[in-house]
Amino acid sequence: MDLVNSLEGRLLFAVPKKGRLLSAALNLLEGADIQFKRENRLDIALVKNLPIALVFLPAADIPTFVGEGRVDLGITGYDQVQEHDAGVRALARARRMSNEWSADKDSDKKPRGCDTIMDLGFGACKLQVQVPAKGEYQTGRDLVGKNIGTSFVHLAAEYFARLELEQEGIKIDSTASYAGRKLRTKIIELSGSVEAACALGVADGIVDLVESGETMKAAGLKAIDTVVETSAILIKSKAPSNPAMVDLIAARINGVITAQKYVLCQYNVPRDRLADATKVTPGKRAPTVTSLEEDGWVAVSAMVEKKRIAPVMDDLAKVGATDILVLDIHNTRGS
Ligand SMILES: Nc1ncnc2c1ncn2[C@@H]1O[C@H](COP(=O)(O)OP(=O)(O)OP(=O)(O)O)[C@@H](O)[C@H]1O
Ligand SMILES: O=P(O)(O)OC[C@H]1O[C@H](OP(=O)(O)OP(=O)(O)O)[C@H](O)[C@@H]1O
Repeated sequence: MDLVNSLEGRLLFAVPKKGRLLSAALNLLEGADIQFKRENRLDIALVKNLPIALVFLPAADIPTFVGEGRVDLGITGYDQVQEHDAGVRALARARRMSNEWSADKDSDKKPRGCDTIMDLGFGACKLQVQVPAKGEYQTGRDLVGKNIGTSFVHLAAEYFARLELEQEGIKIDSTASYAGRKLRTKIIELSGSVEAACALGVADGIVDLVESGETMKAAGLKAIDTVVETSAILIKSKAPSNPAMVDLIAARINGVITAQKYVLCQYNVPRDRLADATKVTPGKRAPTVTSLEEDGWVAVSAMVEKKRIAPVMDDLAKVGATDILVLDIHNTRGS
């Protein structure tokens, strides 16, 4: 099959090809009924039931492909988008400094960058500054002028540029002004296993992702500051090839996420306690109330956030609700 030619007319959707975001991203695609078969070792898969092609890329590269408008939609970490944007700021500054760039000369007039459509509710972690737990460093400022190991070189550089400027008594509000500055702090680019850098004497501190904190603890490190809080997001290019298809995919994915986040709570309650009960379960928009065959009673159903369901059931019982049922929601639309 001539794969490249069969991409014609298809919306391109980038998905992480490996790593922490892969399985949750694939679950989302399944929930959104995006059907595909990925051939062994091929990073492009045609979707069978929609005019879409999936492109499997490293999470770190997805903001570049989407930002340059080569791919219409993408799933990646917010941290990766921030790192990409910081890289673009640094490059712009370097070009301004060397006078080799002017907006007119270099721009192909295409809008650049990506827009966030929605948070996907998985892949939550923090990009943190970490130092040896038993060492002398207590704050980010203590690391100014030292060696820092990281895969997030541009975000780390902006973080230390801000601290260096503050130490010099210069306070600047815009991140663009930190980007691409010459630093006293040495940022060492590492592509993985960053936590090993301190123990092996490559770095005095690191900037890396922390979720449970297990990796950090095992490496004898502690966090002293947070650079970015992140989770997986759905992004789109500034000028997608098929905006209606982008909206359709976004609506389907939103339906799956909402279904994962909420349960449906149903119960019976005496009509004179209805006001108290619906205060407990106001629903997403409003609860559905139907009358029961038995006089003086109504049945209520309302969506409730999964994480709140146990106390909600306790409170419903307290206001006199009975036959309280909790049902999983398989999918939703328009919510
Ligand atoms: N421990 C974690 N918990 C939750 N999300 C994470 C975690 N580590 C990474 N992520 C998210 O997943 C994204 C991809 O990280 P991951 O380490 O899986 O990348 P990768 O593509 O396998 O790259 P690498 O080869 O550098 O490990 C990160 O940018 C972040 O948004
Ligand atoms: O706080 P924790 O739950 O321990 O997770 C944090 C670790 O997860 C990520 O790495 P990953 O395991 O994906 O491998 P990598 O080091 O090769 O990127 C991240 O870079 C940390 O090392």
